[in-house]
Amino acid sequence: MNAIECEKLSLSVGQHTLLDNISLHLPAHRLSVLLGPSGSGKTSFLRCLNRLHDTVPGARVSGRVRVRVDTGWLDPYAPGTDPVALRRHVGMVFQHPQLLPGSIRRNIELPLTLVHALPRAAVARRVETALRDACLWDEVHDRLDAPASTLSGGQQQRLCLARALALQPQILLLDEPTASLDGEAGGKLEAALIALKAKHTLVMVSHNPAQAERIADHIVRFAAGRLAA
Ligand SMILES: Nc1ncnc2c1ncn2[C@@H]1O[C@H](COP(=O)(O)OP(=O)(O)OP(=O)(O)O)[C@@H](O)[C@H]1O
Repeated sequence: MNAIECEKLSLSVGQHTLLDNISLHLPAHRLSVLLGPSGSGKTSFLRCLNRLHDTVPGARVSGRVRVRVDTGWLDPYAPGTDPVALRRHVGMVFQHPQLLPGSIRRNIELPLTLVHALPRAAVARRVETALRDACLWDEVHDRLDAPASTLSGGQQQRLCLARALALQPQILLLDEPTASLDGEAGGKLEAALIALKAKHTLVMVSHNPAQAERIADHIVRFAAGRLAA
């Protein structure tokens, strides 16, 4: 079963073509890794899936995209699609950890309480589940009210993963999430991602062919804004 289907997807910004005629299907509950040289369009492709180009002046997306969410197929670019609702189904973890001010707990609770009106006990359960799924619970459960900025880089990246997971997205996009981590921290994040396939479809950008070989179920190669032959 597929979770993402693109037909002839192209992206331009002003006169520049960033993606040219991308047609691909990505399987549900698998880890797909997008590989390719710098500037080949991996991040641009990822950002098309949850409409992060909406605020880029001059950006134009054409072709067909659909993502499978809990209610069925959703066209991110259909006139009736609310991008905020889309991003609840299609979450994202960026290359560098982007923490919210405040505690570890608050980093997960804040987006959750903005999106869902959940009772306190349910919020606490979601925080714990998200931290467990991000393989961070054991390291932080006794200091949830400590500033998130006191975490190591690898822990901060797993906190960002937990924050995305707390919203229970069906699809999770990851833009080089291990790029700034050392081997041990990167390994912990990779372990978390592999376990997450049971609950989510994962699409990850990587620069690292060895990493792709190690963890990917499916590899998509980009070259100069196109799929590599
Ligand atoms: N807003 C923009 N306007 C014009 N060109 C852009 C814009 N954003 C990205 N680009 C260009 O599009 C091309 C693809 O960029 P993209 O970030 O998708 O590549 P990438 O494969 O993810 O690269 P990297 O591995 O270095 O992150 C690059 O040449 C980049 O300079």
